[in-house]
Amino acid sequence: MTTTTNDTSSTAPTPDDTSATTSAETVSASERLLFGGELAYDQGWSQHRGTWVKLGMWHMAVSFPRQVAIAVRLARRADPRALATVAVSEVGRGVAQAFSLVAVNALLAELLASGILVDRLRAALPSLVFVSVMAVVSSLLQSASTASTGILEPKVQRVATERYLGLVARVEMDAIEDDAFHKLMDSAQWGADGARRMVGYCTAVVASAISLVAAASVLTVLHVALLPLLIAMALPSAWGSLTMARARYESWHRFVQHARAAQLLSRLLIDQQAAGEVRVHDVGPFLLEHFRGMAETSEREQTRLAWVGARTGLFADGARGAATVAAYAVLGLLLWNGQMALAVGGTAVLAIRAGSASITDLVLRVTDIQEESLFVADLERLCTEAERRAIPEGGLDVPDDFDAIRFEKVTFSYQGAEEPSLREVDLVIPRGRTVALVGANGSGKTTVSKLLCGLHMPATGRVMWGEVDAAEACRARLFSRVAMVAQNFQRWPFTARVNIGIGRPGGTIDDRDVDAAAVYAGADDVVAKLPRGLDTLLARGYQGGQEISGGQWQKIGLARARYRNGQVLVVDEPTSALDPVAEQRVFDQIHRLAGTGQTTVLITHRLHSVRHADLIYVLERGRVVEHGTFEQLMDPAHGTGAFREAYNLQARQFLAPAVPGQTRGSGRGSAPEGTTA
Ligand SMILES: Nc1ncnc2c1ncn2[C@@H]1O[C@H](COP(=O)(O)OP(=O)(O)OP(=O)(O)O)[C@@H](O)[C@H]1O
Repeated sequence: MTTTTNDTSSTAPTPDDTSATTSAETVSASERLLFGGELAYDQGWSQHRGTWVKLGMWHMAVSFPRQVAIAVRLARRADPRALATVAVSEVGRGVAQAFSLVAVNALLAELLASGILVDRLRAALPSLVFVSVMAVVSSLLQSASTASTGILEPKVQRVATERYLGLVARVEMDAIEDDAFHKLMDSAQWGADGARRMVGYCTAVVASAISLVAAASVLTVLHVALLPLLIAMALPSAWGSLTMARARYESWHRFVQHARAAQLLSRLLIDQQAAGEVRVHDVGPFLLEHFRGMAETSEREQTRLAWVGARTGLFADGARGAATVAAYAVLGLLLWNGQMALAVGGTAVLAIRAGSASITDLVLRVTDIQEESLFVADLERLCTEAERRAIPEGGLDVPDDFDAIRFEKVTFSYQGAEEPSLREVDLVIPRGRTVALVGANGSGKTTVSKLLCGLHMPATGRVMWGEVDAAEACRARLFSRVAMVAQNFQRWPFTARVNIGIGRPGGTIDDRDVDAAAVYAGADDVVAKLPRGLDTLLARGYQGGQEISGGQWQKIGLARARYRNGQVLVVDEPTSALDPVAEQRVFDQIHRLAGTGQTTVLITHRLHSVRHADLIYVLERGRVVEHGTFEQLMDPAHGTGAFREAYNLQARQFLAPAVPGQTRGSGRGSAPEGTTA
């Protein structure tokens, strides 16, 4: 498929040239076609992408303690006992290893001493027993450490995940609608995983560091020249691991958008909602081609990384091999010159081998921690950002007996939007009345309802609940006053009971209230037809799960808002998917509620249904252009006529003559035109 205006061979990319990439080599032709360019965030933290990658030796040394502290803090919060067991076991294991090396030295000295073999064996026996005991102790401690680390890791992941999810659930809507914040959320999900792995790596680092200290101490005692050689052997591995960690992280951040886009495509291919169009319009092959195009771009990046890894590894191994040869040459020279006894030489070989294994392990694990810590740092950054952008706690109480909610010269723009969505809006919603908001698509009706609910705050102007400015009110109190059925209200993949009862999620769900709310919204019929009534799972793809129609969902959504029993009911397009009978019933219910003191804000395009509203506001491009009762707005002497014209237009559609090509009375039973005798 191509995007052409009048020629199918235009310059728009086709699936065949999806392998083409931009100079940045990250944007595939598919990405350009489908998303208009790199599916990237261009705000906030992504501007500082370059500064995120600070994996240098110095930065590593400086930041390492802080990173370990993060892991330890999380582990302590998750399970302090398991953490203590790991710490004690690893320190014990290192000490056992050091004693073991010293005992090996004594053992070799006894075995290589002059004298009768039996006597030498007898003299060496205590050292042999000691080395064996140390080996057993070391194994036991390792088992304890492995078990505790296994217990600790999932708990750390849970604690980290819970922390960020809890914080994110409390951020302002502005943050949720901010792409940069989304990117941070994407990265942070890896952070929880990283925190889990960091625990294991930290354990390994402690173990390697202690056995390295043991080996280095023994080597220093044996001969002072051996220690620098050990360090020289370690440096190439350190450089190699560091280089690769940095390359992997940079690549990850460059491709995270691309991966998201590819995931989006693969999800669309199996998405239930898209399934019909995927088949009838034959969209499947189109999506698949572009999925392949994007996946191939990622594969090229993986290949590039694999080659960088191979080259780096080869170079590091070569340098390390040269250092090893030098170390053993120096050792040989010392033995040759008689500056070192043979037994000492044997211990030195063991110590060098143990030391270099520890160093390799240490370097690998430290770079692993560095790499993970970059993701954990993303998580920390998200938590900090989520705390900064959290909905403030506390504030003025919202009075029960407010006389009206007033918008006073409210102007509001969405994050990143060039134009305000509301401009100097003045409106009054008297308590206990029904107020309708009408207007063309995009005129700002939903935005008014969001500000009314306290989901957003005005840039200028005020939303007053009685005498209390919403900006100074306790937001939790404000939310508790409102029940809403948003246009795209949530269809929770839970049972019917929970889908209604989640309107008041604080306590246990009261079945009598659920039933009453269902009757109010006409959802009782929907529930009655479900195979397990309120216990039916409203989610396809799960055992016993049931799918219901859009209109049936709308009734469930209304029942939920009714169950919430908020002082102010906000309904945004409550009947768009309902059949005429159900629609009439919903509006009747809403109007009946007005008599019970319920304040209702009704957003709808069905203008005949606002006849009974106490007040109608007509919005146009973010401004209130007129307001009044239905009679006032229909009166040619009143207002701008915007409502009257729209109303008459809708009314005419019902009364309009048959569409061209049809004849009046050509319904069932009447003969088609031209077939009459
Ligand atoms: N989350 C958002 N981020 C940026 N702009 C938005 C967002 N939501 C709405 N807008 C913009 O704000 C303006 C008002 O949108 P709003 O949804 O309030 O209109 P509406 O009158 O409810 O439209 P409709 O009848 O189609 O539901 C539109 O120009 C829309 O594009």
